[in-house]
Amino acid sequence: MKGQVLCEKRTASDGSCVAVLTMDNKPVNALSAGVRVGLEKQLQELTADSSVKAAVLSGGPGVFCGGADISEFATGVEGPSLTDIIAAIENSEKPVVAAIDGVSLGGGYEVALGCHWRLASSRAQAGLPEVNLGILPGAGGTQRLPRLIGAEKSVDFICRGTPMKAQKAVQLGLYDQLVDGDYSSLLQAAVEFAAKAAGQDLTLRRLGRGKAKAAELSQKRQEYAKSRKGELAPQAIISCVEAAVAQDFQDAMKVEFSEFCKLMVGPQAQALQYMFFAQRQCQKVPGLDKAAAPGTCGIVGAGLMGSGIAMCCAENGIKVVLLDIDQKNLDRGMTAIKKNYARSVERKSKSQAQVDGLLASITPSTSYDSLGHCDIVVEAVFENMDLKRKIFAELDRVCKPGCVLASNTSGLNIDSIAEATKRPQDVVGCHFFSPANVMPLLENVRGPRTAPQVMAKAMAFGAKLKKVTCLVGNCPGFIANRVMNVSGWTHLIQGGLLPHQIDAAAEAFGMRMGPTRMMDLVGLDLFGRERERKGEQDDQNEYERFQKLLAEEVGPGNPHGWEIKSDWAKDYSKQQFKMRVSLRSHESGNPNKLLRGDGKYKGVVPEDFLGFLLKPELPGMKEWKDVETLPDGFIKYCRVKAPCMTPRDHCWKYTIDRRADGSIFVCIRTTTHPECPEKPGIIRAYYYNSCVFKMSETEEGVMEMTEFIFQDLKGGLPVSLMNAALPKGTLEANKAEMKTLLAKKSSDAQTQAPNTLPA
Ligand SMILES: C[C@H](O)CC(=O)SCCNC(=O)CCNC(=O)[C@H](O)C(C)(C)COP(=O)(O)OP(=O)(O)OC[C@H]1O[C@@H](n2cnc3c(N)ncnc32)[C@H](O)[C@@H]1OP(=O)(O)O
Repeated sequence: MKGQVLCEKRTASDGSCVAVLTMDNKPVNALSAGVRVGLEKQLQELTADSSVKAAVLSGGPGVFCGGADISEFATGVEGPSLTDIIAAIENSEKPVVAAIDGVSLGGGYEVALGCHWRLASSRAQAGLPEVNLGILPGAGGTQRLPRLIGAEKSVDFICRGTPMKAQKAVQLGLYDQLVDGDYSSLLQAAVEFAAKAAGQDLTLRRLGRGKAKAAELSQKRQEYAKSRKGELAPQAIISCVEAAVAQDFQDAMKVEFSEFCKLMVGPQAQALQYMFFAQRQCQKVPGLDKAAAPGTCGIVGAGLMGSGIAMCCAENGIKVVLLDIDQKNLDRGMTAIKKNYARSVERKSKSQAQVDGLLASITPSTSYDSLGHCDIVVEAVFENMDLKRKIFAELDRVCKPGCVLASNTSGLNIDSIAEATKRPQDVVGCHFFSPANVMPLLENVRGPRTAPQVMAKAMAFGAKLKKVTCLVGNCPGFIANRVMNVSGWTHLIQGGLLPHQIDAAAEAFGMRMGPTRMMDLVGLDLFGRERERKGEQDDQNEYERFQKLLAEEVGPGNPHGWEIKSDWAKDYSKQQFKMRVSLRSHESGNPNKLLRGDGKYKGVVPEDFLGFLLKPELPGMKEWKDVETLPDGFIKYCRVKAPCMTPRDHCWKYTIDRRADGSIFVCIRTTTHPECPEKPGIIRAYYYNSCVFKMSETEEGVMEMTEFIFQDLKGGLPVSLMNAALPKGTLEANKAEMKTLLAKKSSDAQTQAPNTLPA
């Protein structure tokens, strides 16, 4: 059984005995069964031991408690329930004071809410982040908090799920008192506090009673339906807080329990909890030793990406040299950074003194020689191989030995870039996502010649920047953009739909940014252009040809494609575009019946996304393999090549299950590109299970998508959520299948769908 609770008796200055109970379950004192059993036992002893007058509950120095043990959710929770333990703390006749150093999150903060007082050090943080796991605070958090700080503030705190630092938390009433100094000062203060509280009437300190003050929450429902689009948990949280206002504690707790259970068994919670562990897993790379994070970072190019990376470094304690050989570009980049920070001061998210410190850590420069002392240099110019190679030759000249030479490319070949230097072992890719100071994902690309210690430093760089850092192989588009590409949106456009219609449907599902807008932002012409330059473009490949067409339509040959493309993004419903693209589709003999089969589109509806994926008669979908059906005719499992990537790249798997309620769960997985993902964690998190969605059958027998979960519900990443239930060994099985597929590559190519685009 994981975890325990230690007990030490201390004597306060008035001579009374106080029990100090310390949760002990490294690294974050999660409330695993051992901790719950320990708490239950210590509370019984507290009641029984008449020599003890009061108790302090702590988690030791640095962390109070990271909440319920999330790994238990999948395996089943055994032992005493957290709700009962919190009730026992609250109902204790002897005062229990929480001494909080470090994070108190989820169930951890709910335990603190059960205590009669909450004392915190300046390092403490309070949070109810369950919403990020697709659930809600299910141990009384949705009930005690509204009774403490009011319903409206509680809804915001719980639905945002963002932890709050100690000082603000005291202002909001989440903690009672801030204690200066380190953990031992906090503990000492808590012991004294508890001793003084002994014998007091604790009735008013118990939050589990009565109702919360009345509040009108319908506005909040709308607000969170918009800001956390598609997510079930925020609405369930609001229902619980409404119950806190309308019902007595015990009845309202029943509502919380019922809402918690509904969420817990749902696909969103399963997917988000899977993602929690997958994100952490993908940062651990077998075979790489731990490396020190760089202290100084050079950045070449002061454009949108360069200035974003500079801010990100500065905010995480890395000194920056921001280089642009064009003084005007450099000034523009620095101005953008200053404006961004000025806004932060306006919004009060940073103080002027903090901003001054951040700006002081960014040194603008126009000379390559100023990069000589940097531990890592990230080149962040636009995607042009010749330019990148020139820059890397220059970096080779000026950078100190051992400096990591990184390219922020979203798809170019790292090995070709490395060739421009005499130290290809020092070259990696660091693919940031725009805006680089906001987006959580970083793809670190290992070239064939990158040395392990260099890769380790790049991973440490990502960790220092607090990014979800994935190690990926060197192949076109790496992982995130490849996932984006196979989402099939080009097929919809070829079918006669307009980009904004596709985005509207995707965004209605909860994607922060629809696939066409996203791809536009990344650069429609990016991958095709480089492959074309190298003579590698596959004219037989429908996807590549269509990318080329789009690039021609929206930003031909424009090196700063961003502006033109963003114009297009704003105005892409224009008739001209529609005509050109549809005309070309018709001319090419595209049957224009991709989705409905009648050639008419009344607007895109969610199931269109599924439609094109699941209809075997569609172009590019001719190669369904290993179809296994359920007795009722639904597909249980099949394997099919991706419709829009080269045959050697992908094969897709669908697992479709019918649930007891009649809904169908579909999990799409792609197998790996032979060169691409490097480890299962990454594949599972970002690539393997592209999306999870739920379909129901309408009365007319039409399949309708009722839920669709993208990872970018939150971050706007061009990747999707994954299914929680990925059986062990799936990866190996798929690799074996991929091998077979590759062996049959040439014969497969002959049976590909005919080209549908004009040359
Ligand atoms: C009934 C209740 O209402 C339900 C709940 O309480 S649900 C849980 C709510 N709590 C949370 O969501 C907090 C989740 N944890 C975190 O945010 C962060 O881990 C943290 C801020 C506590 C610490 O962050 P950081 O120091 O960067 O360490 P991090 O790498 O994230 O975690 C360290 C290890 O603890 C594990 N861990 C963290 N929180 C955990 C939790 N609640 N349960 C199980 N394991 C947890 C991580 O998986 C990781 O394990 P690994 O080393 O094997 O990969």
